Amino acid sequence: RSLFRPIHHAAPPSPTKRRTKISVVGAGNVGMAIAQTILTQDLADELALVDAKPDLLRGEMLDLQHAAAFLPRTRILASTDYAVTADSDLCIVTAGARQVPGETRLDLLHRNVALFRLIVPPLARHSPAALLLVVSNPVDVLTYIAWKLSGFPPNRVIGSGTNLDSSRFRFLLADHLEVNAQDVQAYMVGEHGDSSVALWSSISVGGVPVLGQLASDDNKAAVVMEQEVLERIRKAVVDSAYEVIRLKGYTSWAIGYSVASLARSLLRDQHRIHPVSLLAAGFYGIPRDRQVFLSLPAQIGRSGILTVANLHLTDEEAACLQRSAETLWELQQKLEL
Ligand SMILES: NC(=O)c1ccc[n+]([C@@H]2O[C@H](COP(=O)([O-])OP(=O)(O)OC[C@H]3O[C@@H](n4cnc5c(N)ncnc54)[C@H](O)[C@@H]3O)[C@@H](O)[C@H]2O)c1
Ligand SMILES: O=C1N[C@](c2ccsc2)(c2cccc(Nc3ccc(F)cc3)n2)CC(O)=C1Sc1ccccc1Cl
Repeated sequence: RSLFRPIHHAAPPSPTKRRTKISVVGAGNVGMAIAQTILTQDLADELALVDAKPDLLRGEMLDLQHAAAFLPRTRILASTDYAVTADSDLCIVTAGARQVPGETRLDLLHRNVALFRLIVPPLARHSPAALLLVVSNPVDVLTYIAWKLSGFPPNRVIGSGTNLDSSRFRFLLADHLEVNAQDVQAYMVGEHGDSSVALWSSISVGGVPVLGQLASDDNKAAVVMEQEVLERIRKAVVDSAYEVIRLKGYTSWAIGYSVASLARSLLRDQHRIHPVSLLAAGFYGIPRDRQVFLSLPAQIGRSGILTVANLHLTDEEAACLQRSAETLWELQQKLEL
């Protein structure tokens, strides 16, 4: 007998209410940080975990299920079989081989392309209408690979790109300016990682542009100082990634929160602007035949990439983007898909 009696013959739950399902492939440091944040922020009705290690997978699933008393009700599933991801609204791919010391990025890329051949086709088959969000590195090329292997339209295949780079940039700027990082708007664009490009003109705090505010035009020394400060902060974005790896061996919390913020904007159709890796051919002087994924500030929502920001780039910024596009294009030519 039920422990609780209905107050009256309640109508069955509406069959049309859309349950939101997120699948996370890769139950490692990044995947579980993302999963934990999805649960805490109540972003899904169902969360499916996939990994190649069955014991790790079951252990992580049970450990998350045991937190149910403290979390919004979410059905948590896990399997090495991709059928568990069926009818997902969003599939987040964090699975990947780790870069081993001395390994070239091309070698790592080849290993991760081989993994993506095993991961992306079943994901796409089980969830043909899903959004794909790639986090695995090298994220820009792997997002291109996921696009090609999925057969999805490019608006539904997104890479986390410079979303993490930009969040570190915002933290460092906020720390320097002694303001809240949520009030700092600043974008890094282009290739994720060492070669990302800081859009100086995009930096504003509470709507006030920073460039020129740290120094007045008629004070050349202050202008030079300002440029030195901003360049130091841009360099610290890269150095901080290496420092975290040196200290704890991986990164998880910042990427977890940054990917969860993308998931919220996508699934709650927020139309918010995020720097994400998207099919950049035709933008900012990148030739239309260069099918490469690079990060640009884009509006995202339930159908994925909605619009791309029409930025006023300096010649140098545009040249950096075009150089990155050529680098990625040449790398992609070396891959047999
Ligand atoms: N884009 C970014 O900003 C960013 C930031 C941090 C990490 N990363 C990347 O995220 C990826 C994951 O990092 P991590 O620290 O979680 O690594 P990890 O080794 O802890 O986790 C990777 C997981 O993938 C699983 N896996 C491997 N092959 C698989 C397959 N065929 N199917 C399903 N699962 C499989 C492994 O079993 C492992 O559990 C790496 O590529 C890393 O470089 C990207
Ligand atoms: O915070 C990180 N951690 C990683 C990491 C996580 C687990 S092991 C390494 C990291 C940290 C430092 C370097 C680095 N290099 C790298 C480049 C290409 C690859 F395919 C794989 C790794 N990767 C993965 C990664 O992309 C990041 S963001 C990042 C990296 C370098 C420069 C700037 C940023 Cl914002």
